[in-house]
Amino acid sequence: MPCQLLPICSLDSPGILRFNLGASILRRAFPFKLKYLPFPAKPARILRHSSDSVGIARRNSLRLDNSRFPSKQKSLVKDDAQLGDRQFKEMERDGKRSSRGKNKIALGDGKINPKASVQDTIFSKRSDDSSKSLQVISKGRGKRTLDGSGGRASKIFPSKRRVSTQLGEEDEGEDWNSDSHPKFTAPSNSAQLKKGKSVNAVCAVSPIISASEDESYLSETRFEHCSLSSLSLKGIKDAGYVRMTMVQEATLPLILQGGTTVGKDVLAKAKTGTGKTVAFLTSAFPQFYHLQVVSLQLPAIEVISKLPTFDLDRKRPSINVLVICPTRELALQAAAEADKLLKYHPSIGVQAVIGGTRLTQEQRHMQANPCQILIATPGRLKDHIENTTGFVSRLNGVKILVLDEADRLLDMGFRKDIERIISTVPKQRQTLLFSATIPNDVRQICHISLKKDYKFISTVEEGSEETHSQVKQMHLIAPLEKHFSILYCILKKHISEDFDYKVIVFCTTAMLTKLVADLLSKLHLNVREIHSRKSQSYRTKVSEEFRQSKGLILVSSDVSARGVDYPDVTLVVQVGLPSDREQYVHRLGRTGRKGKEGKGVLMLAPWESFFLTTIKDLPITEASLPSIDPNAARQVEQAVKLVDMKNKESAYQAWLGYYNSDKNIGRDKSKLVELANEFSRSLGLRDPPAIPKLILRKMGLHNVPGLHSK
Ligand SMILES: Nc1ncnc2c1ncn2[C@@H]1O[C@H](COP(=O)(O)OP(=O)(O)OP(=O)(O)O)[C@@H](O)[C@H]1O
Repeated sequence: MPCQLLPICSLDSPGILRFNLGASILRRAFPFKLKYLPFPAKPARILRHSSDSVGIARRNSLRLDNSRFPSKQKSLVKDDAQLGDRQFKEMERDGKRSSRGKNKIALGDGKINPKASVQDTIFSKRSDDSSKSLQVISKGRGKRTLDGSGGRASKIFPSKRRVSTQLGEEDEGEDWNSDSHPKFTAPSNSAQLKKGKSVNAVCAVSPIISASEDESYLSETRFEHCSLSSLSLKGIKDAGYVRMTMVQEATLPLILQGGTTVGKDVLAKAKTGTGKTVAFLTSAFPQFYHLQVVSLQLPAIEVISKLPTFDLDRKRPSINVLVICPTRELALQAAAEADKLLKYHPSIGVQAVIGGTRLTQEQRHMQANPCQILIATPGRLKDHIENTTGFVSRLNGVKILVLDEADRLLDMGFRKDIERIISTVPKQRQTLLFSATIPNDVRQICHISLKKDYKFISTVEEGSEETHSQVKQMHLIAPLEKHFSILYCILKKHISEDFDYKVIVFCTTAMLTKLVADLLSKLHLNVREIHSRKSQSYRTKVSEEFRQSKGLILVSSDVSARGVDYPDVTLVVQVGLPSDREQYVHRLGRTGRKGKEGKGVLMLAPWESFFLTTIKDLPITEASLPSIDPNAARQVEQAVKLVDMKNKESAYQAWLGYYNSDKNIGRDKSKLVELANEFSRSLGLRDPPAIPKLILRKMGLHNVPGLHSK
């Protein structure tokens, strides 16, 4: 074995991993021989499509055939980014700030109860039957199920049901397969090996441990123990879910207590990637019993169909379950999950309505395919409330309102829209708020959506962190001018260590995301980008591709920070200041899902290090600064030169806007401009780019020396 090719493992890496890493490299070099070696064959780079996970894409005829060959995939479309107001909107969306206090872990009747244990309170009001299941739960954490499935998602069946979302026609102009786009070229195996070798010694980031899975996120309770209909149970089983996750076990019995009447409101907190989506979707099932009865009462339907034309609106079923998600990707994902679970409820329709698509098209679609479950982003939902005929009367039927990522939705950025939406749904409803982070200020204002006697359920044990212990967290403080080289180093090292790497690099704004993606692809890394400046069809394609791929880096703004369930992400890198503690936790939560291992690196400049105090309770350790290989530094310098000037200008302006809105950094304007100009130098620019006067005025920077205006 050519040991000089093996990556240098950090001291805390178990010996066995060194073998695996070596094996991974050997597999690349000698794939034909490896079948004789006593370790499993290399997993496919592109995971086989599960029919359901691509349900939406399939319905919208988004062909992802070339995603089977990510390294050869073509570059995507031109960004439609324009400077000016849209940039402010992006910053508002992606760079929202809020000052929040530390979380308390609590549970009870809407009051913080630091002493009560989760299970005590959850099950205290249960019937005898439920307390039996409590005993099982308390004993059985982390054990395997009798059938050995361990509750893991296994086979997923194709669904013939309909989740619908419409992609705008204006988006169809992007040709995913067009030859006119420049190609991404992945490094050849041997080249990659060589480059991998060159960065081994310089990066302090230890290797990722291959995908072992901890089952502590699963409870011992099986779905069949819950009072769900046999059809719902069949759907759950087909989705591959056998045992409930801890949050499902904690919330479902409580939420379902109401049966077909209005049940308790619930505010639930559980760590990222632990099955909150299934928890709130399954809670909606009693609504389906009701709907099934209606659909069987054919005479009633007959009567409705004979109503005069002015009454035809009533033919559209009311929306019974309304789920609101902060991002489009998340809404699409929740709709796909609902579709999967409702496989055996053919009369129940699910539809996603999201921004970035044509409203009229969505309206037509809603009319043609009425749904009882609507999953929406707030802005688009408000558009429908204001512009779609009959929509408000359909919302009169809402029995369950779910706010997924509740703290984000109740944050100032969305608060007004949410209040407007809440005012259109009936007061007599059940409201469910779910998130991995519920800061105190959100607890203070959640009464705008919850009834007074709501239950707070937290599966994050008192005194434990909101992040997963199997995710190794590190931070790295380095001068801005070194950030690109260090990022390159970290990525190269990670790629060399883990053949099945799947990395998300989070950047502070959309334009910085674009710049970093551009830079990394010029460095021949296999990169995709996703942010709000991209069209929705592009975002959906990239998101789906990343979900199914391995050996890919997704450079993302905060559109992917919350909720998005990309399986097997091996590393999350956060470049620059996260907007707040919660955003740090959610971004990190894209790795280490479902008990898997993962790693997170937070890269800050020295003047951003104050952020570390907001996460000081998390197990984050300092990584030593890598000494940058001169060759890598040269490559980065060359690549920076190749990045389009327009791109650099937009990134500079976005940078200024983002940090200007940070209350720590934006307070001292002269210092801010100094730092911005340091950033501009890191882009290889001698003079900082000029910014339109109007924008400078909007930022309150029009008279600050050191800025160029145009
Ligand atoms: N009972 C279950 N058994 C096995 N897997 C499950 C179960 N419930 C959900 N999952 C899977 O767990 C993964 C994570 O679920 P989900 O995305 O709902 O997590 P989450 O808690 O909402 O995360 P986030 O806080 O990031 O939004 C998904 O792939 C989902 O299919």
